[in-house]
Amino acid sequence: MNLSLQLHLQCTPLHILVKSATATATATTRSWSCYASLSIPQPSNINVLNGSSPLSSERKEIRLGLPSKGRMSNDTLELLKNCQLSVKQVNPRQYVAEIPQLSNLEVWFQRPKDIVRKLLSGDLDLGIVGLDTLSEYGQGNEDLIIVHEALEYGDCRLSLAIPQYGIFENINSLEELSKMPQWTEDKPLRVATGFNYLGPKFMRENGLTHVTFSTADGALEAAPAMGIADAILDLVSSGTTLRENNLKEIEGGTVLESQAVLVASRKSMIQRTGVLETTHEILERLEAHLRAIGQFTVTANMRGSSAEEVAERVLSQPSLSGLQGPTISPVFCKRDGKVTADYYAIVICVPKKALYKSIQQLRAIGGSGVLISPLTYIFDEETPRWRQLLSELGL
Ligand SMILES: Nc1ncnc2c1ncn2[C@@H]1O[C@H](COP(=O)(O)OP(=O)(O)OP(=O)(O)O)[C@@H](O)[C@H]1O
Ligand SMILES: O=P(O)(O)OC[C@H]1O[C@H](OP(=O)(O)OP(=O)(O)O)[C@H](O)[C@@H]1O
Ligand SMILES: [Mg+2]
Repeated sequence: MNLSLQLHLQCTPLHILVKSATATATATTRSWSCYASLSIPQPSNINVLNGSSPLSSERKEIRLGLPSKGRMSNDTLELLKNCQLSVKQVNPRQYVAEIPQLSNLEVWFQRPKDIVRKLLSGDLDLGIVGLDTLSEYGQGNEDLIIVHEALEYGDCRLSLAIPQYGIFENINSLEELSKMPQWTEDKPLRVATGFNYLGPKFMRENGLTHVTFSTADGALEAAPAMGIADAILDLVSSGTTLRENNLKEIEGGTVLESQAVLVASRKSMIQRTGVLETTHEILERLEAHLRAIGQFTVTANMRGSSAEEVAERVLSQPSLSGLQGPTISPVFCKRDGKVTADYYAIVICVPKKALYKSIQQLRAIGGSGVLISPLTYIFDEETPRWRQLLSELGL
């Protein structure tokens, strides 16, 4: 059992964080692995809170929650590093760290579901988690605001899957599944899932009434073969785990598409000093980086009589218009004692996917000496997401 003791002011109760498996007798929470906060000493008056100690609102530091382990952890640190927001962690077993670029910010490493819970309880201000986790544990709470909805990693979908064999052999859609005569009040469709909020909600919204759910923390794909469930509702990425366990997805059975998102507490952004400014800076850096990684800078030389004439040739090609149009500068050389500009250097940004097409078009209009370099950031005047966030906050 993991115990961490926080002794507060004399008149306030002692707060103990305890893995909730040990607290199930008193807990009214649905969660089977949450950290609950118990107030003692009166054993007859034990409160299970889903979060914060009363002192947390007095803190001055801004707190960002990052996944402490699992598949999101490394990619999150890598993304921040690429945004020049490297996380400085003294050692991997320490759960607190800092981002020297952002003053007054503490990074706390937590399990993704605990990041969502702690945002809700006010113990964290910002966090990075998968949309699936946010939706499951946030349960549509209005305090949670998605600041950036597409951090471009952790891609997966939450899907219903059924066996490829037996009575399911010819079932390929949610509609067909729901119409199977096998499911009755006495013998409902048994679904194994770790998504105990989203699962029932999805089934209700799709009119499946004769359904029961069982839960497990992992390896759900084994449940149908073990005879524990008829179907599973779990995350799918490559589809390999489903295939290897003779399961299949069905049409209409996708609950949500997920990737990593930046989420913030509305209350924190409005009430806590500096949270909104820090959110702005993180958002700007993320957006500028993510916009840049899809693009290359292309430089080429081109013979021409004037910058305008070269510009006309460049703009005649569909893949060469750049972000706002080409930058064209004269390349000066000395001929017969006179400085002239027969050549022009053009600089454009090109989507990575369109690189080869762009080079072909450059050659077709007389481009030579083509140089390709990666882009680090593209900062626009103002990010649309920032404007959207301010309007969401009523600012
Ligand atoms: N197969 C996958 N491919 C891509 N992303 C995934 C995949 N599975 C999960 N994810 C994303 O990564 C997040 C973290 O998943 P991870 O497996 O690390 O932790 P977990 O399963 O939620 O927790 P646990 O430590 O209990 O296994 C998920 O919430 C989801 O957003
Ligand atoms: O479609 P795929 O690429 O095969 O990925 C899907 C699997 O990945 C996740 O499990 P994870 O590896 O996180 O193991 P877990 O069950 O212990 O969480 C998810 O729960 C699926 O089982
Ligand atoms: Mg997992």
